[in-house]
Amino acid sequence: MAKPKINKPQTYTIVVKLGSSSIVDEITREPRIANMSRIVETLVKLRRQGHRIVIVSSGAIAVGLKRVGLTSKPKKLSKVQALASIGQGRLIALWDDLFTHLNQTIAQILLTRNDIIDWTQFQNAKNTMNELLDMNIIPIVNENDTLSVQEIRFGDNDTLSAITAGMINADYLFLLTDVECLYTDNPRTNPNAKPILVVEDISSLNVDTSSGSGSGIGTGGMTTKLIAAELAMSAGVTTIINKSTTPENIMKIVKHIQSESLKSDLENHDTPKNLREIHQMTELQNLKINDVPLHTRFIGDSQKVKDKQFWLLHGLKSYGSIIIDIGAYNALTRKNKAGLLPVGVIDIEGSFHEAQCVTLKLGKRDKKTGKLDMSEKLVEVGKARVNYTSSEISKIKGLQSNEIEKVLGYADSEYIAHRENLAFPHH
Ligand SMILES: N[C@@H](CCC(=O)OP(=O)(O)O)C(=O)O
Repeated sequence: MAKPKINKPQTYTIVVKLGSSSIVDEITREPRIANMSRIVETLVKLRRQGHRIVIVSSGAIAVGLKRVGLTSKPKKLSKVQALASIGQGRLIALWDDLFTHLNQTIAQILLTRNDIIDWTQFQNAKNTMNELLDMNIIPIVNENDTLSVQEIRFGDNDTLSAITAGMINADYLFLLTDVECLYTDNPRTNPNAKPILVVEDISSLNVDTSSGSGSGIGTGGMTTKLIAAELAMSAGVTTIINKSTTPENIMKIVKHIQSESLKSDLENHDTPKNLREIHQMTELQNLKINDVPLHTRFIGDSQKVKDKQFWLLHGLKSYGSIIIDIGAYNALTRKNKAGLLPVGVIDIEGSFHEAQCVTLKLGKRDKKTGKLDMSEKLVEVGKARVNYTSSEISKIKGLQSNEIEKVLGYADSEYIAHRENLAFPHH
């Protein structure tokens, strides 16, 4: 007799971000060992169920502060970097101790933007993380604060966690913090503040970002969480805000999201505002009936950007801007997209080298002069990696490609940026 087919439960790639205040007590600066232990227990359980788990852990600077007996973060960058190098070792030792009790191997990955500046390097980082996950190891990521000066900083671990989640095509990113979810207003001061449970378009949000506004020891707050959520959503990663003191919620929330009952009309971007409000209420009832903890869920885009485009948009730092006209914008964003030609460039901002990344802005030409119409607002539309320097582009802007050689004395490419090196978040 044929064996009955048993459906294996679905497994996911889950990135869990923990801020400094989840790891270090804000007053005593001692490690929050009980809290970390509960996180460890939960994540090991999830790992054993077959999920692939990555932690993005802050806390190096906070742990370093305690170690040398300082009470507040110094202003001098080199001092902060020194503290991070003291603290990071102890932080990872702490995680390793706790995970070792449950026989779980971890790995440390310290990143700066410099490490992913090159497409091959970005792919290398992704491959390494995937290799570790295939070996059932939990990678623990942090910014390499000791080496990261302003130019190569991610800046906050909310952003780093979103970039990590996008890089490894994670299913879920949990931003664990000091509030259970987003509210329409500060619930501590406004009793009418309502929880925001499902978000499909961050630009339509009207929230008080002071709830969960960052601790005295970290760098992020609710604003950086929203930026990170938007970034992760563009890569198709569903992002969840929840409390770090209840890590057990992760499993309940993942199960809930997967439940059929949640197939909502909200995922349709045209849903009118009043329907969205009704949906928030229905969702609230849903959570109560199913005994699911409150949380805010940002739905990952079903039309996620491709890996290379994600890297261009979020992995690279922008060194200036190129202002393009509407004709160029349409050509660059159509289905069979073109490369950026000098003729579509109205102007540039800043100074940058060849192969650096710049922001693309949409501007308007003055009808008479053909120059930039300064009365029109510029709109950021995408990013590009350029084939020419800013001074070269300022000489060839508005020209036909066959005129490049006459003006510059050489023509390395007919394009300012090749189509492969262009990315638009909404196309
Ligand atoms: N990388 C730094 C933390 C940076 C950061 O974003 O902190 P937090 O706002 O607590 O997540 C550290 O390990 O101290």
